Amino acid sequence: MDTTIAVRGHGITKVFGDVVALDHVDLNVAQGQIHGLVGPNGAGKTTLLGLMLGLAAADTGELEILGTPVGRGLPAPDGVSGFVDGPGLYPTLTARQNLATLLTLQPEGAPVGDVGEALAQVGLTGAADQKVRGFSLGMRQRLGLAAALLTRPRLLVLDEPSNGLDPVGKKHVHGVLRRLAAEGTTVVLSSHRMDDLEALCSEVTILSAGRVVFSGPVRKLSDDDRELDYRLRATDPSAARALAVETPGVGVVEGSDAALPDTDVIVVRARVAALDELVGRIVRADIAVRELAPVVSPLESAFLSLTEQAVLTEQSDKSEQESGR
Ligand SMILES: Nc1ncnc2c1ncn2[C@@H]1O[C@H](COP(=O)(O)OP(=O)(O)OP(=O)(O)O)[C@@H](O)[C@H]1O
Repeated sequence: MDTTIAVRGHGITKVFGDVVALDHVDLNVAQGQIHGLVGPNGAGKTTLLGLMLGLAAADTGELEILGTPVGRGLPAPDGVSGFVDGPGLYPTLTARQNLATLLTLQPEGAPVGDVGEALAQVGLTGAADQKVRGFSLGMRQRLGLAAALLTRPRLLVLDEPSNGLDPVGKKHVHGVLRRLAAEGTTVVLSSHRMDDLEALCSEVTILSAGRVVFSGPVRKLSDDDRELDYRLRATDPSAARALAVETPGVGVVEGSDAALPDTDVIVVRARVAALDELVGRIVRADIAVRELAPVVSPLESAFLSLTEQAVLTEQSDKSEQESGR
């Protein structure tokens, strides 16, 4: 048993009727890591998270949670908490009553936290005595996280925890997750927000149509050899544009949504080396660069190209099968 690995999945397949939700998925999540699951709608993220929470069992393959095999006929994993499809809450009870009720459902001797502390951690102290019925989506998400924290999990599994969060709520949730991970709790979460994943996760797994198309450190997705679009704002936009046009390997993207009309922003497309050259030329021309940032983040760009590629491969596999019939 390797205790440094919190989640180990090998060849996991889950089928619903004729839909293959997970197709031979391999996944390794190290203890104390915040691991992100990302993928288009229907990619299989919720299904995979549900298996980790013991809500369903894989059809084939092996899944080990916190060193213990889980699956059909085996008990739900110990030390795991979280939610998929939104947290389960009692709408007619207050936030505090919801958590107090949860505590009464815990087995004798199970490690539990303090209700007030859990509410404070997610920034809900002020709303503790309000009925959940009147809670916004973001408040429900935060209460769901507080409920998960109360059982002192070693593995926290969260489906779209950033859904509906305002910037303050997001700050609380990110802070809680980072603190938990620093203390050794493993967090696996799904999100459609690339900025959240980049801010939180050391590793991500990208799923497309039930298959893993990438799994590993986020930095491995930043490929200096890939052309990206960058927003560029300089003190002399027309001179900067002229230099961009002249610089080998740099193109100016006309009509990009990222360059709003009547602003000084231009959008250039380049690999990192060519971009460095352009910045050098701009600075040598005594023009100041006020903004230079990718239009989409490296994770978003990699996500888009990997999932598009996976869909194309699937389509060509299908047509090959059909023509071979
Ligand atoms: N209980 C179920 N019965 C039938 N089909 C299901 C069931 N659960 C999931 N599916 C199907 O399995 C596939 C994967 O669904 P899943 O919810 O895991 O995707 P997801 O990546 O979480 O999507 P989203 O980003 O939209 O939440 C989808 O085609 C979905 O329709």
